[in-house]
Amino acid sequence: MNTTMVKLNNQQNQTAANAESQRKEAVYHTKDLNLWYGTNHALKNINLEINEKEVTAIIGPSGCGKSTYIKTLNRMIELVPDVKTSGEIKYRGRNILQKGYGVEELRTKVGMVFQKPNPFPKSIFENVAYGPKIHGIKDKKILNQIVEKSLKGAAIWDEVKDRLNENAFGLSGGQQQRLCIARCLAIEPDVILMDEPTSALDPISTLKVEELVQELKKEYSIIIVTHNMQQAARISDKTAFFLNGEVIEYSETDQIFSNPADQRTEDYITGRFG
Ligand SMILES: Nc1ncnc2c1ncn2[C@@H]1O[C@H](COP(=O)(O)OP(=O)(O)OP(=O)(O)O)[C@@H](O)[C@H]1O
Repeated sequence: MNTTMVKLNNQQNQTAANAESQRKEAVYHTKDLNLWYGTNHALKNINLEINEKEVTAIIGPSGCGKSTYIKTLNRMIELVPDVKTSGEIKYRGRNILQKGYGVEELRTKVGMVFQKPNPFPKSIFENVAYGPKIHGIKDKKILNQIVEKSLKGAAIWDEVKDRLNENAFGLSGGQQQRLCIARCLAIEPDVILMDEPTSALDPISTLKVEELVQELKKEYSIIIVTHNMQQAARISDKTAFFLNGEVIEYSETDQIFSNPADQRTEDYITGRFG
């Protein structure tokens, strides 16, 4: 296939996935997004529509812009000095990159789970109650309810219900990650961003987090960066393949893994590079 045909195919493919998305409610609509770290052009003309109540996987080789992209979705990217962006990211219809958009409000709607579990050096209870307390909830009974509901939602309640006052660092890595997911649920987010959430976990903890993601998508929109292609194939509805800061292909996950439109996607998912 020559370059023009590949480009056309990519456009058709992105358009097809975006058209499919239009039938559902979009949670994010990224339009012509470009991002530079100084002079490094890290994201190039990203156009992606992401649906609510689905799992969207972002895959691609190291350094292709996956983490950068999901960090734009809650504007965490602003913490890096000398970052410039152009284009639009609409969250629920409003451009979050526009001056005056309230980032605090955005972060109450968009939670994030990182590669390494990062509980606070506090009790299990306080880890989960922290966000609601910051948002002004002081009533102990309500806090108890939120903590129980969030820990149940993150499928860790049974393992910790008798040790809520113990330090979170006493939990295993997999439990700490589910605690971090519970901490995220406690603020009742709309979207959960996950940046390689299982890469530091053993296979059994990984499976638990994957099962949890499947459960959570009934209520939340989940965007997950993963290096693990089997994981993307197992748990996501749509997959975006990034390469050198571009979206090469964005489609239904089944389509991407069974019949990719672009040779580069095929090469990546069959392990020829990356
Ligand atoms: N804080 C930063 N400052 C400057 N450049 C950065 C920064 N973070 C990332 N980059 C650059 O932006 C590009 C994309 O990086 P990014 O971390 O988004 O890729 P990635 O696909 O998530 O990689 P990995 O899979 O290795 O985590 C790379 O060229 C990287 O060197």
